[in-house]
Parts: sequence; structure tokens; C-alpha cells
Amino acid sequence: MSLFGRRKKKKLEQQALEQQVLEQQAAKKVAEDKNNAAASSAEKVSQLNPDEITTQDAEEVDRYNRGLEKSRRTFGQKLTALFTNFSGVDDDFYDDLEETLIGADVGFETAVQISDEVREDIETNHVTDQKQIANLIVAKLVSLYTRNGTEEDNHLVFATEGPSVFLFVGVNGVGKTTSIGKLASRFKKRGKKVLLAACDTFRAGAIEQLQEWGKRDGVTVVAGPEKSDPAAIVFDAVQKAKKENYDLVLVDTAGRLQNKVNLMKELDKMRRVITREIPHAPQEILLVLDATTGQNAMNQAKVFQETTDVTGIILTKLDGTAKGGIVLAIRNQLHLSVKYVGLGEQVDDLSPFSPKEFVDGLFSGFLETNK
Ligand SMILES: Nc1nc2c(ncn2[C@@H]2O[C@H](COP(=O)(O)OP(=O)(O)OP(=O)(O)O)[C@@H](O)[C@H]2O)c(=O)[nH]1
Repeated sequence: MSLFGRRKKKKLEQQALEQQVLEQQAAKKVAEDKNNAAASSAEKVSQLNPDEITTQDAEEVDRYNRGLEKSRRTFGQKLTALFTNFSGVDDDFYDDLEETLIGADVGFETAVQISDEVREDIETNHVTDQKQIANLIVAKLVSLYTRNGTEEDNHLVFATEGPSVFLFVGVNGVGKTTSIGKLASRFKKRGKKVLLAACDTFRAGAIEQLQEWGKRDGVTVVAGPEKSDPAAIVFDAVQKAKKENYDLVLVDTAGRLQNKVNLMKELDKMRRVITREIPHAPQEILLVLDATTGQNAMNQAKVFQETTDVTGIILTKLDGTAKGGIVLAIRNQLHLSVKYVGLGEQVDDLSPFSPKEFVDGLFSGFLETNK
């Protein structure tokens, strides 16, 4: 067996183990989700009118398209290159397909899965035509979003009554504070009364950074001294939100990934405080990931999933990377929805994620050349 073959076998065994753990977690989550769904109908938790979030004006669509340009172009080029010297489907072709997908940051696991499925379809249906094969690959990638007949639901969940609380988690530098600032501005513009809670008391300067955003957006920030207990600050924030009829509390947290136990304890304590004050909150625990870090972001996500019940992803800095394939890896390996994408450093550069538009867009150039 070749070195690549042995490496692949080892990775596949490892992957099978990881898959087992993920499936157990997914089954647990399904059971929990069922309980939560039953509880939430009684609790009257609902989604905000989705139109309010997903309606994009022309400017926003334009920004979205520009922000994703790098990913689209590169993905298309890589797939086109795969077919440049196409001489038929053999083992080398499938190895190249896997390498191409891994290079686009789709992730090893997803790349092998796609390649295996493409191989099965080609062999079963005796497909030899290059264009048909190209279309088959794209169809497989697109189908990652519609597996099991479930359309991705990427809407944020809001309480129908009283304040909604969103907790933002993620390691330092991924764009947590910036995303909170951008979302605060977005929801304020839509008439929501927004409160920010500066619970990253760990990193020097984090509180000031959030206060800067507060000033810029014209929204109030609840803060305490550096190194103080984040749970005490979140308590003050939810109390204030209830008393003063805020619609939304956005909570910044510290992301000390290197100390998982402390991180878990801290997030747990904050959650308990929030839920004690507002029984069905937090409605969202949003993990912020930096798209430019590719597979590193996937590893961070796995740790955060083990640490807390993440409800969705905000994927930042998509404008700065050609590694948009990570969106597919997140969906396929983590079973989480990307809810918003960061497309630049300006206040308006954060858009609701539209999976269909994104996935279609990724491959439009490639399909054009393979018509
Ligand atoms: N190009 C681009 N830059 C972004 C985006 N989101 C955030 N940034 C930049 O990324 C840098 C880090 O963002 P922060 O918001 O400070 O990151 P953070 O996760 O809050 O970091 P800590 O406060 O250290 O936890 C800043 O320079 C932001 O302007 C994005 O979508 N696109």
C-alpha cells in the first residue's frame, strides 16, 4: 500500500471513531432538541419574522457577492484544474479530487466522503462523460446542505416576550467583539432596543473595545472592572434588560481555549445566571469562527461543542479568504448552521448567511465552463 494509502487508511479509522462520537453527540442533541421543542412551544419562544433578518437590499447582495468573490474564484479554478488533463476516471482521479477538495478547505472527512460517493455513482451508472462527472461532483457538494431532506435553518431564534439573550463564544481575535458591534447596529436599525454585556473580563482591552462599539452604535454597554466575575456582569445586564424592557442582550465572553475546564465552568455559570433570570434564555449560543484559519477553526469548533451547547456559527473574515469550502465542512462535520457571515471590517459588513446562494455561487463559474 502506498504512503498516501496507509495515511488515508489510518485517517479513515480515526475518522470512523470520531464519527461514532459525533453520532452519539448528535443522538443526544436530537433527544435534547425534542425536549426543548416541546418546552419551547409552551414557552412561546419563536423566531423573529424571518423576513426581517433575511431581506437583503441590493447593496447588501452586492456586498455579499463581493465578499465571497475570492472563495468562489478559487474553488472554481481548483475544480477546473482537476479536469484540465482529464483522461478518464481512475484511482489517480479520485486522489486528485480529494486533494482538490482538501485544498479548498472542505476538510479531509468531507473530501473523502464526497469522493467515495462520486465514485459509487460513476461506477453504478457507468458515467464517462467529463461534463456529467463535473455536474455530479457539484451536485454532491450542493447536496451536503439538503441531506436527510432537511433544509438548513439559519435564522436566529428570539423570545416572543421579554429580552432575548445571545451569548457569543470563540477564541481571541476571531472577530467576536466586531460581530457583536455589527449585529447591535443591525438590530438597532431595525428598531430593537439592544444592550451589550462586556463579559470578556479576561483579555486586557476587551471591555474598552466593546464600549467603543457601544458608542459607535449608540447602544448601552454593561461592564465591570477587568478580571471581575463575568457572571456578575451578565447578571447586572439581564436585570437591566428586564427592568428597562430591552429586546436583545448581546453577551461578549472570553475565549480561553487553552483552559477547557475553566472555560466550561465560566460559560456554565453565566448560563445558569441568565436562565435563572430569564427562564428560556439564552436563545442562542453563537460560536464565532475565523474563516481564514481553515481547519483550525474546525478544531476550535469541536472543543466549543464539547464545552457548551452551541446553536449556530458566525463565520467572520470570509472576504479575506479563498477557503470558503469551510462552510461545507461546518455543515457536514459539525451539523451546525452558519447564521451570519462577516464580509469586511465596516459596521455593515455582516450578512445573514444564505446557504443556497452561497453554494450555488461557489460553483457557478465551474459549471459555466462545463455546460
Ligand atoms: N476583513 C474582515 N475583518 C474582520 C471581520 N470581522 C472581524 N474582523 C477584524 O478582525 C480583528 C479581530 O476582531 P475582534 O472583534 O477584535 O476579535 P475578538 O474575537 O473579539 O477578539 P478578542 O476581543 O481578542 O476576543 C479586527 O481587526 C476586526 O476588524 C470580517 O468579517 N472581515
